[in-house]
Amino acid sequence: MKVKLCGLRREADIMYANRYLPDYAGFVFAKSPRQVSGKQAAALIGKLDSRIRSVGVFVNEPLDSLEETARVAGLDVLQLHGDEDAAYVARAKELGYEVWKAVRVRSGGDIQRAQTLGADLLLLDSFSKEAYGGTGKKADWDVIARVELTQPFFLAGGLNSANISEALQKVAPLGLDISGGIETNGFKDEAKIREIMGVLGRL
Ligand SMILES: O=C(O)c1ccccc1N[C@@H]1O[C@H](COP(=O)(O)O)[C@@H](O)[C@H]1O
Repeated sequence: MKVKLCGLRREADIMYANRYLPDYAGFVFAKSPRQVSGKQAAALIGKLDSRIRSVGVFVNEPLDSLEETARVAGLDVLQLHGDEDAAYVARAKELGYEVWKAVRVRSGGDIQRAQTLGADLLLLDSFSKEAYGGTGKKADWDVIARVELTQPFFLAGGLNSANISEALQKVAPLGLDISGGIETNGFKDEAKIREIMGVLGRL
């Protein structure tokens, strides 16, 4: 099971990542309490263990600024978490990055449509009217389980150490993406990261 820890923004968060070695570390460039700039991300990624791949989270970012931020920060993967279409995904791939497309799942049709966008991987998240992501709200695992997915996907949305085992009984993702579930009072919490990695047998 692959693991992405998302929303890293402090040196302490990088220390935790280097200690527990998730496969991916996520940096949020969209408007969010977790938002970092390209330069801040570059400094953090510079301290990240080289075995961990860096993922940039973007929401409807103009392509030129996507390119600039990805270059400055030194990202490996672009996670598109907004309303980006197939043409946008194609342009992002032309920049030479692996591209993930987030789907805010309301129905099986949302997932089917996302499978036509040409992304390398889908990230299935919960739907919220208030925000594009990072809401801590659980995705509808029953809807996801009913869809025949032909593409690799990560499960996201409100995952924590108490619910990931149930999630994995219902859905069979390639990986899990966790942000709010490893925070206390808005900051990454080492004990929660350790607990999740323990449940996943990664200690
Ligand atoms: O984390 C954010 O603030 C964020 C903002 C805008 C778009 C996506 C964001 N994060 C992504 O949201 C999901 C789920 O997060 P959570 O575990 O429910 O808190 C995850 O894919 C993050 O990468």
